[in-house]
Amino acid sequence: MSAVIATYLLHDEKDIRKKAEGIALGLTVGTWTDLPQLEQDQLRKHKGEVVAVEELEESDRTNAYFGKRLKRAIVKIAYPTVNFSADLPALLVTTFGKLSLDGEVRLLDLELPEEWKRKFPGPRFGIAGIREKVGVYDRPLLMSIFKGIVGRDLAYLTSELKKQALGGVDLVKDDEILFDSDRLPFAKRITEGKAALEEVYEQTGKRTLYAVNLTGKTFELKEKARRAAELGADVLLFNVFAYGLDVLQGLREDEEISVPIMAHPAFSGAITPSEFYGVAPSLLLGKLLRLAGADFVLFPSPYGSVALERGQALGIAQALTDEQEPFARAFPVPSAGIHPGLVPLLVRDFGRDSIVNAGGGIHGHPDGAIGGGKAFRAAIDAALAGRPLREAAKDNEALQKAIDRWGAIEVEA
Ligand SMILES: CSCCC(=O)C(=O)COP(=O)(O)O
Ligand SMILES: [Mg+2]
Repeated sequence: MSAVIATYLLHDEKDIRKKAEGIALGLTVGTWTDLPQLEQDQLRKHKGEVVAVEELEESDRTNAYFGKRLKRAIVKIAYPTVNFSADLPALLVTTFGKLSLDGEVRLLDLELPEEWKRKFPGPRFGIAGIREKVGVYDRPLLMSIFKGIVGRDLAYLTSELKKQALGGVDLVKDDEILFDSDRLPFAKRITEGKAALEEVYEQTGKRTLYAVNLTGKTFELKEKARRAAELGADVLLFNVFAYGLDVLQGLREDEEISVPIMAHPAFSGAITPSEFYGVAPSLLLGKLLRLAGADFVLFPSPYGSVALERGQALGIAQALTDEQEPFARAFPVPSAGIHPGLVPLLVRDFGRDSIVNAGGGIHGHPDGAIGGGKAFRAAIDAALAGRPLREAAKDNEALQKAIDRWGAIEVEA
């Protein structure tokens, strides 16, 4: 029987196996034992099955009314794929729809059958395709978040874009909070941004891509993204959790939108952080975003200003790059509060196939965005060579200035 296996963490004061059986039944055939034999036989292939219950140590927490310590268990339930259509809304509603509202239940993972995975697109370009576009194959990429642009105009956009590119970054992305305005219209950001970056390319021979924020009402997005593709947009930034995973998949699958998609984690913090509820980050920001077609995924790094626990951040990166999956690998982009002094930690944890991404750490450099980019590039080279940053800074003024401002954390060779 083809089935999706969902893994949950359950907390309950009652018998957890019984609760799991109730979930398996309630989210599939609804009832079972009281039906006549004929109906039972008919329903058998649709019934969810509890396939594992691993009891954990009881929680220190107690039930608010009865004062009993809560039991905890990891539970696996198999849901027959015959019950639902091959799309993300059906998958989520079956495995964690009503259940997400039903007490202390956290969805940790979804294992899909191989033939079912093939019904999803995965990234169109992935790490290999993006590397070809920027012509960089041997190091983590460097991306700058375009800060200080809200309320400005196109002249400012193009001059600041050039500075970021001159610092040596591989990509510049809009901040997720940049929406279309009369002074910074979407189409003009693409065309004038592209022209500015072309000028830098002619001067330096270095390609920089610009990720423009695709925003607006859901049912207008496809047309807007098609227009962006026609205008030659390099990358589309997308606040996927404000819209839904299936909207991302719809953009990815549209043949007229053959543009890499960068998923921003805005709003995912409403779903992932609790120990008891919601969805594990490795599933939501890792496995599901890759399945739906994100080429890049931003998430909080373990080290910056919006830190995610290290194991969880590594879990996201693993899900995005796991070679066992039949999809192109997506770029992990650990972000928020990143400065050059953190690069050795990022390179140790996320490796070459990742993107170092910074806003304040680029623009807040004493020499501005050009100095910021240079400092990061020097830090990346040093980290890859296993050279301490403070030593590398002796040959690189921009890196020295960044370390003087923010410090540096070295890692053991
Ligand atoms: C929480 S991951 C997304 C980070 C982000 O959107 C951002 O703007 C980070 O900016 P910073 O100046 O902290 O690099
Ligand atoms: Mg941002």
